Amino acid sequence: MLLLCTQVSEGEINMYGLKIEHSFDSAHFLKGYEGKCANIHGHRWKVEVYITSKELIDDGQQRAMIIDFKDLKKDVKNIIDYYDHSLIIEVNSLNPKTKECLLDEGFRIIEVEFRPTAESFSKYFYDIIREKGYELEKVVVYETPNNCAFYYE
Ligand SMILES: Nc1nc2c(c(=O)[nH]1)N=C([C@H](O)[C@H](O)COP(=O)(O)OP(=O)(O)OP(=O)(O)O)CN2
Repeated sequence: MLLLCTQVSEGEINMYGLKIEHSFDSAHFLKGYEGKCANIHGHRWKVEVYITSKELIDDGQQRAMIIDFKDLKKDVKNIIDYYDHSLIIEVNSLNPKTKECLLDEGFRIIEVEFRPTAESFSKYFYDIIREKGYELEKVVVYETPNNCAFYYE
């Protein structure tokens, strides 16, 4: 596949970017938090993914694109949908008996190695999406319509 280079002069970097977003619904709580977020509560988490490229594809179906939106959306959806309609808990943050009871009831629990804040999720998704080969500007995670955290390098 040929790439069209858009870097025009030394020191000057011209970048293209794409942004897509996808949402998932899940419950969580913050262990050790003093306030309402210590309680199990739900969010519609919105994840915004910003990718960048110095170049565009220069032939075929994706000519003049970084990547087809549909392909990027598919990859991001595959990563994020795993968390949809689950209870996300930090490892060891629930009494084992409570966890067992919830599992016995058939509830879907996903354990994560981090405190499930918007900040942690933004880095978590950033790392996974980058592992897929994307050049990322940042990943933004909205916990509520008004509050978001982001991660970039
Ligand atoms: N920096 C962060 N602060 C908080 C996070 C977080 O992920 N990063 N998370 C929470 C809670 O999970 C909470 O659900 C969201 O916070 P908050 O804005 O207080 O919730 P509301 O939208 O319900 O706030 P109201 O303005 O009271 O409606 C806490 N902080």
